[in-house]
Amino acid sequence: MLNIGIIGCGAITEAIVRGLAEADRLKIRALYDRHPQKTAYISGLLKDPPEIFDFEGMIKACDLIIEAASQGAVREFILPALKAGKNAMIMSVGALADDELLDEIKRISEEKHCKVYIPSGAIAGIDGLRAAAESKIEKVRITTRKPPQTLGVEGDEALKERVLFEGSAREAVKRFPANINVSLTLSLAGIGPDLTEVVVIQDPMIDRNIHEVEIEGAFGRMKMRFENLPSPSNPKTSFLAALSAISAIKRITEPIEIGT
Ligand SMILES: NC(=O)C1=CN([C@@H]2O[C@H](COP(=O)(O)OP(=O)(O)OC[C@H]3O[C@@H](n4cnc5c(N)ncnc54)[C@H](O)[C@@H]3O)[C@@H](O)[C@H]2O)C=CC1
Ligand SMILES: O=C([O-])CC(=O)C(=O)O
Repeated sequence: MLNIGIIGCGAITEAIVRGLAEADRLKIRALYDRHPQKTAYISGLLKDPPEIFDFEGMIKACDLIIEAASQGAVREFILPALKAGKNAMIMSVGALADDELLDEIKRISEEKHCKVYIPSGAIAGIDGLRAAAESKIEKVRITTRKPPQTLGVEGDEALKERVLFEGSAREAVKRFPANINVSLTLSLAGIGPDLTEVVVIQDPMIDRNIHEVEIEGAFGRMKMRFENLPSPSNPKTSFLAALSAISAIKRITEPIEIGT
């Protein structure tokens, strides 16, 4: 039985809780959010609600700590979880643009024999990118289009299509901490946050989060396009990101592992 604790009770956690309702071999034992009403809401969705709502209790009772909160929560909770010898899953991957934090996570995981899982999130094709990275990669680029409001643009400024950002993944996740975590996932699987190119476009004509990923290297060329429906309670977050977390959790507990 995998005992799970989740930090952050927002859109992704709501989907996780609903998606794992019938899953065997695992149990959501603890939830924590800085807003107790959010914790209460998610807890209320569970048939067998957890009894633990604080991080200390979570660390004691759980084998896997899932961060689905914010970049800050990665340092605040994932480091202590790993120090306590627990496995972890990170959704706010942008936090790992901080080399010092990433090195610390790697060092502690190795020391404590823990594993850190990073789901593919709102995109796919990470398997192909990882394979391609076994040889030379010349280019990884993600072009993301989202409705202006999800990128914090309101009023007249929101009426037209506009490139808001063009630069490295390292800079992109600082500028948009809750919108382009996927660029850091690509960076970790590929050529790093300084060489991974990001373009962010506000597009008033769309109601989906669109990601286009282009990869070129010794293997040839890959092009992928995702037209993701938003999560019902957080339009910034694609529903696919939550589904990816559910699938990654099930993969840990299921006896047969499919795909690389
Ligand atoms: N890896 C990926 O592909 C994707 C990652 N994300 C990221 O995953 C994270 C969760 O996403 P959503 O569920 O949509 O967010 P959300 O905004 O719906 O929910 C986040 C919850 O975490 C809580 N929270 C934030 N910081 C906290 C802290 N330090 N301590 C305790 N509680 C805290 C908030 O109160 C909120 O209830 C976000 O950082 C988001 O940017 C989102 C989409 C795709
Ligand atoms: O959900 C998405 O489409 C992408 C996203 O917000 C992120 O990577 O942070």
